[in-house]
Amino acid sequence: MIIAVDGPAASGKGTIARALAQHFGLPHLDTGLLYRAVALRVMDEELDPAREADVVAMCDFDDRLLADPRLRGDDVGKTASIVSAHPLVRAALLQRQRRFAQQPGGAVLDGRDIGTVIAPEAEVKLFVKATPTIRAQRRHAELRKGGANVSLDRVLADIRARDDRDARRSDAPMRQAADAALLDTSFLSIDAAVQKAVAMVEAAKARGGAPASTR
Ligand SMILES: Nc1ncnc2c1ncn2[C@@H]1O[C@H](COP(=O)(O)OP(=O)(O)O)[C@@H](O)[C@H]1O
Ligand SMILES: Nc1ccn([C@@H]2O[C@H](COP(=O)(O)OP(=O)(O)O)[C@@H](O)[C@H]2O)c(=O)n1
Repeated sequence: MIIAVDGPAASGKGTIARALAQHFGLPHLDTGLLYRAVALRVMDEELDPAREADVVAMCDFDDRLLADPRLRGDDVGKTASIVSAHPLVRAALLQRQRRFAQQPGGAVLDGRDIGTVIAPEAEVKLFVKATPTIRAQRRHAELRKGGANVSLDRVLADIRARDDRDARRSDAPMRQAADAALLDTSFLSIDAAVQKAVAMVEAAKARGGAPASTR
């Protein structure tokens, strides 16, 4: 079973995807880390993230980079959303994600285009959302916990800018797949959101297809 979990920054999709992977005994890939890894390399090499050809040359990297704690940084997320708009960058990372999705036994992947581009065949598709203000509060708390000194206003502005870039790019824009169920976590605790997601997957499995939208 392939479970596709998409949604904007700090909506809770990673938390839900990890919990689903554990619950259903499936491997999990946070595809945002791939774009973050490319972004980190671009930053380390002091390249211009707007120059597609230079960024493409950074797309072949070792899996060990995915464990680098610097990938979680705010600036890396911002640069990731710039490099991810380049079609050649998306193409360079496509097969890696497809291979992961299509491994025997299934997998859980979270990102922006899993249900639409990476695994349109997924049996279960969730689109996780929350209001920009609530997402900014979550990301702000996370960044502060990690020692970053950044204001809530700045995090909210960054989240809005990233939403905009991710939704407007021409190649694989962030959007809810037609057959994806919507899960709004704005007013749900982590436990409640995870419980709801598990129930949605169970319902989809019972029906043998993608779940109907619930709120
Ligand atoms: N339903 C929720 N309620 C409160 N905090 C949440 C909820 N879901 C996730 N979080 C917290 O918000 C932050 C971002 O969650 P994460 O799952 O990493 O989001 P995403 O993968 O969509 O960027 C994390 O610190 C996480 O613990
Ligand atoms: N499948 C994906 C995953 C991430 N991305 C890009 O990578 C950036 C970082 O993704 P992420 O999932 O790590 O970001 P957060 O949602 O955790 O903040 C996003 O803003 C997107 O621009 C993408 O284009 N496609």
